[in-house]
Amino acid sequence: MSSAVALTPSIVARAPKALLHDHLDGGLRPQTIVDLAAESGYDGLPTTDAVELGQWFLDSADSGSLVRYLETFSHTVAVMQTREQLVRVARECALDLAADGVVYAESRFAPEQHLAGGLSLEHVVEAVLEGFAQGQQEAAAAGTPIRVVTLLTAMRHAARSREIAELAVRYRDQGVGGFDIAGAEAGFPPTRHLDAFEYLRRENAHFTIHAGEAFGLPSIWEAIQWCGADRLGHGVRIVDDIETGADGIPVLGRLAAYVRDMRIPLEMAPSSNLQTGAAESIAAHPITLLKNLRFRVTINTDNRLMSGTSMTREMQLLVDEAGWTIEDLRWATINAMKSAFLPFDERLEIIEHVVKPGYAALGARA
Ligand SMILES: O=c1[nH]cnc2c1ncn2[C@@H]1O[C@H](CO)[C@@H](O)[C@H]1O
Ligand SMILES: [Zn+2]
Repeated sequence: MSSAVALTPSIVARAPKALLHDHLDGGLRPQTIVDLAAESGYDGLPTTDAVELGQWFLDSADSGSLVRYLETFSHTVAVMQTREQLVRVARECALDLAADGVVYAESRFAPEQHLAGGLSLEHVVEAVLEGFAQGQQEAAAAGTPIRVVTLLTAMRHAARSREIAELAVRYRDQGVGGFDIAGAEAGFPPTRHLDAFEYLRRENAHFTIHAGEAFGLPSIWEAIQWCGADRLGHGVRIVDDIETGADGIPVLGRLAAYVRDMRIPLEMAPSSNLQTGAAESIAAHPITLLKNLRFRVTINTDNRLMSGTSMTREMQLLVDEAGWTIEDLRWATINAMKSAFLPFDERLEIIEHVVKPGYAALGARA
């Protein structure tokens, strides 16, 4: 269906956005990294010029390998080790997302990576929550209100997932919405962390799992059928279970059918997938096929710094290179809100009072 609305960058910029998959340590402003490195005496940066540093992250993350992509995080994590640093980074994250038109965001990070300065896991979480509270207050005062929820990530190569899951449950009424595992996927299947996932299910808590990014269907299958993930981080390789029949009609295998039937949300991040080699181009990115097949697709940034991106940019790329309409953007935004780790009534409130009126004002058909 073609849309009546011509999607210029200014319209996409104004559209309300919901973001489920954004890493706090993958979204720092280059200037902030430079400042924090100077203040703390971290001398490992490849350059102290903010513009060059932004470009360095982009180039280094563009390797075609998830493992090399992840190496760039050593610099951001290095300058997120004190309470002040964490507050600043979280505050700026909320402000940057709000300025990008994001009205609801889930921001994730791994508390276990922020202990080198002597903070406890609890102190780390509290500093990030404080930064998000400040950022949300300032964004509201500036007329761009945003709701930010924090997800706690455990690193899949490490062995602290049960502890981090307990931390997520402990802070669930103070702004933590759920749990995630991230890091190198090959060799670290989600079932390594079954104990954490079983604990979370017993606690009626929410979690998502990075799966089907650098590794294929077995990882997605384990994440859903063994671990019980509510959502999939990326999940892009689910297309390996979809074949195009002789008549050109896509045929879903049992796992793909299950994911679609159960409305399992896919947290897809097109630019990130190009960098890690999980997809070849925006035009050919599986997100458009999956949208057309009505999977519960959502659009995400993953790491704004490493991909030099924003929600506006990801959406505009899909419009320009894969033919997405404003109705498609509205649909993906409502999908994200329906899939948010937020109580049902609060999700509805944002859908009915923010997302739908926002898209209607831009001329989108309901
Ligand atoms: O796309 C991704 N796939 C897997 N792991 C990731 C991705 N992006 C970031 N991280 C990992 O998650 C940690 C906590 O935020 C980051 O430090 C990074 O190692
Ligand atoms: Zn991610």
